[in-house]
Amino acid sequence: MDVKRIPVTLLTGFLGAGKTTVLNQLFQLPEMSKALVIINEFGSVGIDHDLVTQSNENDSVVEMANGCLCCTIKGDLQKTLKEAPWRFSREGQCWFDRVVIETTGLADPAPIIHTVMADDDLKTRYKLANVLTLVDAVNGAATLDAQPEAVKQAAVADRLLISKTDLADEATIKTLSARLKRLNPAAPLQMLPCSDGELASVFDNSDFNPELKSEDVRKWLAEEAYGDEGHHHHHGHGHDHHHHGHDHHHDVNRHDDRIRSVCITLDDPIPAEIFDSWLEMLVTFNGVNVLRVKGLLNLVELDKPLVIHGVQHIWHPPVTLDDWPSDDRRSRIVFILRDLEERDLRDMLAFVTDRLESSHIMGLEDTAELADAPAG
Ligand SMILES: Nc1nc2c(ncn2[C@@H]2O[C@H](COP(=O)(O)OP(=O)(O)OP(=O)(O)O)[C@@H](O)[C@H]2O)c(=O)[nH]1
Repeated sequence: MDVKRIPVTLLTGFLGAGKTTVLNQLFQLPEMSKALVIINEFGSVGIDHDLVTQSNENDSVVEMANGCLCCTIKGDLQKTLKEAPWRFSREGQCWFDRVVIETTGLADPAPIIHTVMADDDLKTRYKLANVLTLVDAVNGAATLDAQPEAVKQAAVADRLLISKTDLADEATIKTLSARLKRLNPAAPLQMLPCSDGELASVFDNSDFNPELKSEDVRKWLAEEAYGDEGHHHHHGHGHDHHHHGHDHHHDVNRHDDRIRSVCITLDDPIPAEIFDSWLEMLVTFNGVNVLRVKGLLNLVELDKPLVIHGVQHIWHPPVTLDDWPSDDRRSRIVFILRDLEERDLRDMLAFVTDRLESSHIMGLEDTAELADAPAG
């Protein structure tokens, strides 16, 4: 019977840990040639879809935006998986033999695991094969201290992938590895970056088995089952439980409501100087509240799109793409922020734009003085 069940891999890890990067590498493997990939983004406008470079058919990536699979759109995941064999069929046939779900960085994995394993319809068609969790070598320790969802992500993993080992020193990697071993002794550790061959081993596990997990993990999963029976359950780490929009009345928002996603779309190309000053101002005044920035930029100075990534205090080198992923040539920048709103970002952008434009009109070059900037 298992032969007919489609294996589902859950790819999780905190914001910016490298999930999309690993997904792009996984696409190079033969095991992924017939994989349906479901990407979940926290905000209403996602750009991951555009950043996934697929080696297989273009319609193999499904985007689920504007909510988190673990809470507000948990019901949508059930629906998507149930309908997938015919909704994404090719010539009337279900073509995929594997599903990979990339969660948002803020996702609590327990309800997603429970959804795949416990729903009567889903469990006859799919089986949860494995959970892969990325932990960023640079930010990992601080993230585990501050974010309970990151601890859960690491604890449920069948395999832990430590990313960005090229950016961290040996002692940091060793300490983080030891911490992860304590949190999840059974999960093998894989250092990233690694070769395609080494990465292929992530598909070795073929059956997620809660019985082999720690007592905490079994408890979290049991809480999900209890919650499904209509009982109230509390997660006890500041997650806010309020009912969301009418479409999702059955689901709840589990996230700290101080954290939000803001997407700024700019219709016209932006001068690099303005963009840089804007980000510099945001980071100078509000750095600790900027959890993640990712953007596809249309800069005045470049005739190609530029991808930027900020992960907490780390700015990864920007990458120029050969071409725009779609006809949409607007700059789109997604921010995951704590205690900041779209208005704050727009105020800062207006401020730096005014400031730089007037200094150019006056022929001044020195624009560094931002001391009287609006507080974010
Ligand atoms: N140097 C280095 N950079 C990496 C590595 N893995 C990912 N990155 C960079 O980290 C940044 C974020 O990577 P993503 O793959 O977008 O991370 P993500 O987990 O998908 O991000 P979210 O979906 O926003 O949570 C990008 O600039 C990547 O190039 C790594 O192993 N080494």
